[in-house]
Amino acid sequence: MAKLNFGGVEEEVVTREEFPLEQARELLSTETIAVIGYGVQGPGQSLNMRDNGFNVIVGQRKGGKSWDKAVADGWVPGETLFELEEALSKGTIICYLLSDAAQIELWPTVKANLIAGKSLYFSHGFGITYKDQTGIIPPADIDVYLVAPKGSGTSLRRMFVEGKGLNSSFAVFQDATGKAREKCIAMGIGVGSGYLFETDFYREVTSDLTGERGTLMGAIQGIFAAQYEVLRSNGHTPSEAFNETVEELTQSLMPLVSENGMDWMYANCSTTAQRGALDWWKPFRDATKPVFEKLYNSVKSGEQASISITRNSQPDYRVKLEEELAELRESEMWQAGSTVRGLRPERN
Ligand SMILES: NC(=O)c1ccc[n+]([C@@H]2O[C@H](COP(=O)([O-])OP(=O)(O)OC[C@H]3O[C@@H](n4cnc5c(N)ncnc54)[C@H](O)[C@@H]3O)[C@@H](O)[C@H]2O)c1
Ligand SMILES: CC(C)(O)[C@@H](O)C(=O)O
Ligand SMILES: [Mg+2]
Ligand SMILES: [Mg+2]
Repeated sequence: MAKLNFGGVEEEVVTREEFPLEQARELLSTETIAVIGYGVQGPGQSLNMRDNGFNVIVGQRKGGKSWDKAVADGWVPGETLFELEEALSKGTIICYLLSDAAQIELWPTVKANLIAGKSLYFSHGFGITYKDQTGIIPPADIDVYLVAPKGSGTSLRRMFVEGKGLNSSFAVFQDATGKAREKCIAMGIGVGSGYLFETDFYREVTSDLTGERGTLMGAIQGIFAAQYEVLRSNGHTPSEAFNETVEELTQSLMPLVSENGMDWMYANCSTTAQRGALDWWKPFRDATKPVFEKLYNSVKSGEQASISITRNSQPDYRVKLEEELAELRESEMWQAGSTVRGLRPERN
C-alpha cells in the first residue's frame, strides 16, 4: 500500500506500480473467473480481464440480447460462454454482476454452487449490506470481497482500450482462505482499475447510492433542467440555453477541470466569469446541501435500497424505465442536445 496525501489526509491506496499486472495474473493463475451477467459491468470487466490474460468465462441467460452481445464480443458458447448454472459450477471466483435486484432472485442458485474455498465477488456493497432485504448471506467457508469501479462499465472498457484506468474501491467482507485481500486487489488490477482505495461494504454502498443520486446523475440533471427552464422562460433560444447549460460544460470546461482542477478551469475563463462563479458557488452549495443531507439519510435508513429493490423487481420494470428515459430523451432540452451533438464538426 502506498501512503499518499489526499488534501491533507493520509490514505493508504494501491497503485499499479506496487501491484503490477504480472503479480495479479500469477496470483490468480489457477482460478477460473466466472463473470455472471453480461449487462454493463459484465462486458467491461470480463473483456478487460480476458485481454489482461486471466482465465475468464461468462455466465448469462441464453437467448437474450446480452447473450448475443457476449457472442459478438468473442465469447464462445460451450467454451467460454455458459448458461448461468454451468458457469456458477465451473467458476472458482464468482463475479456476481447481475443487477442488484436480480441478484436476489438468483441467490439460491448461486449459494448452492459456493463450495468451500471459492470466492464471491461483487461490484457493489448492496446485496451484503441490505441482507435483511436481499437475503444474500454467504456461507462462512468462502471469501467474499468487492471491487467497485467508480464509473460505468462502458467507460471501464473504453478507458482500458485507450490505455487509461478507471479508479475502483475494494473491500473484503469475509476472509475464509487467508488470501481474500490479495485476491481482491488482484481482481481490481485485472479489471483495469487506475488506483484502488479501500472501503467496506457499508461505506461503498452508502457513498455509491449517494453519488449516483447526487452530483453524478440526479443532481446534475436537476441543475441542468432548472437553468435551462429559466433561460427559456426568459426568451433565450434552445440553442443558446443548451450551449450555455450543457454543451459548454461537457465540451469545454469539464475537460479542463478533469485535467487540472476547478481553480485552473476558473483561471482559464474571463475575470468577469471568475468573479461571478466565485460569488455564486457558495449560495448553490448552501441551497443544495439540505437536499444532499436528506438524500444521505434516505440511503442510510435503507429506504433507497428498498425503493430500488421494489421498483426493479417488478415484471414490467424495463417498460416503465424506458418510459421514464423517453421522458428525458424527448424533453426539449435533450432534443436540442441531439441537434447540437449532430452539429459537432467531428461528427461529419
Ligand atoms: N452499470 C455500471 O456501470 C455499474 C458500475 C459500478 C457497479 N455496478 C454494479 O455492478 C453490478 C452489475 O450491474 P450492471 O449495471 O452491470 O447490471 P445490469 O442491470 O446491466 O444487469 C446485468 C445482467 O443481469 C441479467 N439479468 C437481469 N435480470 C436477471 C434475472 N432475473 N436472472 C438472471 N439474469 C438477469 C441481464 O441479462 C444482464 O445481462 C451491480 O451490483 C451494480 O450495482 C454497476
Ligand atoms: C456508474 C455508477 C453510477 O457509478 C454506478 O454506481 C452504477 O450504479 O451504475
Ligand atoms: Mg451504483
Ligand atoms: Mg458508482
